[in-house]
Amino acid sequence: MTSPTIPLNNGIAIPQVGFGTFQVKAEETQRTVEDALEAGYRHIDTAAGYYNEAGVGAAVRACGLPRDEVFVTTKLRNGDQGYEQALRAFEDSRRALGLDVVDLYLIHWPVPSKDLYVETWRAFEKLLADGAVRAIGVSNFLPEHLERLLRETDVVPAVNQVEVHPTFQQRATQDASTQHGVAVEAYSPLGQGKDLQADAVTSVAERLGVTTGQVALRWHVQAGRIVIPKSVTPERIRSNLDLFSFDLTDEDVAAIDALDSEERIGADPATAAFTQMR
Ligand SMILES: NC(=O)C1=CN([C@@H]2O[C@H](COP(=O)(O)OP(=O)(O)OC[C@H]3O[C@@H](n4cnc5c(N)ncnc54)[C@H](OP(=O)(O)O)[C@@H]3O)[C@@H](O)[C@H]2O)C=CC1
Ligand SMILES: O=C[C@H](O)[C@@H](O)[C@@H](O)[C@H](O)C(=O)O
Repeated sequence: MTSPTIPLNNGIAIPQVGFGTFQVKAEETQRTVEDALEAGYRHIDTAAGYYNEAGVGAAVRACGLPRDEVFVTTKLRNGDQGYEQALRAFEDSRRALGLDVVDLYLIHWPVPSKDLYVETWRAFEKLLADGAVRAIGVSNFLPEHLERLLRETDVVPAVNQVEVHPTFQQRATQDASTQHGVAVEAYSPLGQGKDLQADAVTSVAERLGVTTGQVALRWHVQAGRIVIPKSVTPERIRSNLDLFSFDLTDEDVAAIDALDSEERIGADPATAAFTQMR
């Protein structure tokens, strides 16, 4: 089982279902990512701030797959924003991963109070021009952050990786992204497991004979979003990728859409302090 790819705005193909590694312990990362690659994932999401890039890179290098068959994303830590600092931090990530080229590099949070994300983006544009990364994007960008970047810089982000799950759908942020050709990548796509008990999810899972996780992830996939579920449980790792042999009906989708309570799990990007994700 592998995931279909979707084209980003610069033509690079990204597997729609990727594997998340936030809170995967450094010493467990290589094995967990090897399990994910073995199960068929071809897209791994990490970040400098997860302190597990070394394990991700080791798994990608050891798995025996050609390098161009695995899509690797990492992210710039908040404390490394600024032009020169971002370029240095990128080299640290590249070294930790042990990979020559990173497929997608993201600004992890806008941190508007520091006002460095435009300058940081200029460094990202250089990395792209130099061929060190195949695509650049942002994460946790609200419409105002995205719109400022679009006004003041040259390269349109390929991706905006934001919190989206049944109880927190961020429709304004999704719309602002897609309207400008920026792909929406849903993080915490299962609501960290908390959204899976809702009747709208359990009833569909029962009817289709699939897991509640598969229902939530299929809801994202049918809406065209990229998803990066995380699990350290082998059976969940496998089933979270097995999303392409069943469909939700329009009624199923409408019932899950109706679960939006606009309550975040993570920090609010408008106010997240600079100390977040040091
Ligand atoms: N850019 C950003 O700021 C952020 C990015 N991310 C990225 O998104 C990824 C995913 O988000 P994350 O916050 O980890 O949350 P997820 O929504 O992916 O949920 C992960 C949790 O759900 C459990 N789980 C996984 N699959 C199932 C299933 N099928 N049924 C029931 N429970 C399940 C996991 O448990 P177990 O592991 O024990 O199986 C884990 O506790 C991250 O790993 C990271 O890569 C996340 C947060 C912020
Ligand atoms: O990617 C992961 C997220 O950004 C997460 O690391 C942060 O929201 C963190 O919990 C924080 O408090 O800063």
